Amino acid sequence: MTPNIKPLIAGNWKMHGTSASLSSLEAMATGFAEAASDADGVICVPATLLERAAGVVEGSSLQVGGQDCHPAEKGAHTGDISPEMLSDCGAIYVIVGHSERRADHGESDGVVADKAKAAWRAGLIAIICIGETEAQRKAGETFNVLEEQMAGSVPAGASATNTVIAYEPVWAIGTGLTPEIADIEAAHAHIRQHLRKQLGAETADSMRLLYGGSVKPGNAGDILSVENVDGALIGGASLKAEDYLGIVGSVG
Ligand SMILES: O=C(CO)COP(=O)(O)O
Repeated sequence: MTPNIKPLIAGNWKMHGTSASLSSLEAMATGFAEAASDADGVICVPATLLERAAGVVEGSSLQVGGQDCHPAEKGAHTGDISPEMLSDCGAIYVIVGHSERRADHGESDGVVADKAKAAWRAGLIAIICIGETEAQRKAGETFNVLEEQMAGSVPAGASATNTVIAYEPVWAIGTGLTPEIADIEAAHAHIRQHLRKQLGAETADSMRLLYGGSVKPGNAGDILSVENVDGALIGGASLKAEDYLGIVGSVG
């Protein structure tokens, strides 16, 4: 954690969830404030659930977000969703540049930067994801990859109020594997240091840096106590209220 930064515990439901899942969202909303009084929370649900999800969390301290957006406000882009549309449905945040989108949809850093700017245009907070693959880590390329991704996908104009950075080592996503605590600490320190150069110290020092990749109730306490880790981006464990609230409760 970083003193003076309010942690964010973000869930990413990915392509999971139908109407029936809204009952677990309701349990998360009900239990959130009791689990952690001094943290922000968001669940990034599938777009199909967003408007109803926003209704479910209304009046609680939990918020909802989208998982991706198109850079344009509107136009001939069949199947795509603009950040304005997400905002219209009640989203406060949107994830951009998740490694699954970078891999499955060939999203480059430039595309991710355009999506982040589009999110700001719509008044959304962009959660910009970065992270190395297993091969890159084994080749000792982790810091270079992170620097390149930050330079390319975190646009000028990023501030602590419009942007959150999520460090998600690709090899830790959905695998049950997590880096050593010392490695998380080193990566987050490196990210903070690079952002100081890129955005200025004042902005970088107040920006939330989340860790993502196999965060569970059992390891959240250790991960969230690492310096420069200001929250988590949670996949699988954000689907169940008990697990999500268990992680929220680990905020020190
Ligand atoms: O990709 C993730 C969140 O965006 C992490 O997923 P898991 O928590 O399932 O590893």
